[in-house]
Amino acid sequence: MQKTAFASDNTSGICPEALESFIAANTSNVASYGNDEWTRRACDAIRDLFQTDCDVFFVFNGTAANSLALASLVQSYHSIVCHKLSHVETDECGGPEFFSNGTKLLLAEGEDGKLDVDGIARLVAARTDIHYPKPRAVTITQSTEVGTVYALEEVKAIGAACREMGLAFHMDGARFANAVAHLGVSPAELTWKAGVDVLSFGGTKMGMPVGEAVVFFNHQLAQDFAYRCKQAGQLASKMRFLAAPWVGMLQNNAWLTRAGHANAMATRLSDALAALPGVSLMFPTQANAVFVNLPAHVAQALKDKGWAFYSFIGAGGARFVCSWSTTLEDVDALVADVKSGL
Ligand SMILES: Cc1ncc(COP(=O)(O)O)c(C=O)c1O
Ligand SMILES: C[C@H](O)[C@H](N)C(=O)O
Repeated sequence: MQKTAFASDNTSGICPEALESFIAANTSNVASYGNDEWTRRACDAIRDLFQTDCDVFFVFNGTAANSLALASLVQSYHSIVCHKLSHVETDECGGPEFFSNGTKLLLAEGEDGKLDVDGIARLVAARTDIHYPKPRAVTITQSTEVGTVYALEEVKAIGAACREMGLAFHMDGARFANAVAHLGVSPAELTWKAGVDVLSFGGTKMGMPVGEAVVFFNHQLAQDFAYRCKQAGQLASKMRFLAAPWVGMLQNNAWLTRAGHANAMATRLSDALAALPGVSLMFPTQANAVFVNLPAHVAQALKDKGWAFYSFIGAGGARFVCSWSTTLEDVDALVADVKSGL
């Protein structure tokens, strides 16, 4: 029983479809820095998935994907609207500010970890004088840091508001697959057709060994992005090994099937925990993360038994994250240990 199973989806191993492609890419010598067949295939697979001729770049992790994507949307004298619980604010060690040479993050409230149009508009209108960094972009996380999902209509409304206010629109899709699995809409509908300019498309949490895709739906914003990646140390010389798992995950729809499994395990866990006395859900469980308020002695007892989980995200609750590799036995073992601690 792996007691790290629920600490994060990034504690999972490599899912079979990703590993199979990774190994298949391990042939003899091929061109480096993305000039190989696997990288071409992966980029084409992403273009097919989104049904548009988007620009695709692979980087090592989500912090780089977000920081560099955001830096490509703004100048140093601009600001970026994000949720106060967003990863770009709480867990990227100032990456977005650093890589944009000083752009300011403007923190907005919002129910269930989500931005809304009114909150964005209030922040954008709050200061329009020369002494304050001009708002130039909005970033949302889909699915969010607290396991909720923006409805398609919510994304469209934010996209329309961004266009009206002259703001670029970024989506942190570290768990984009989980959002698509929950909503049952197409990737195209949930991104560029809703007004998203650039997506950080998470591969790591999906089941890949490493790697995220930065997907530009706005060609103009993608100009020179390759240089930004190189300067940031994000241009892999053996790019084929970042790219090949994408081929494996996107063919036969494994990316979505695996995300659907993670969501189903989270729902099972959420339902079981919510039924226990003294345990309450902090947010609706809509993707692959469950946030609960646990009695302090129960949380401590879990830690004493070796369970690893975060308690600093989402207003201090206990977070349990499911992944492609979460099993029914994992869920039932955690629930049993929570129950025995009550
Ligand atoms: C919402 C969100 N965005 C981005 C990331 C990327 O983080 P990392 O740099 O750890 O890959 C994470 C990490 O888990 C995350 O939860
Ligand atoms: C919180 C940590 O930074 C990581 N993004 C995770 O979700 O586990």
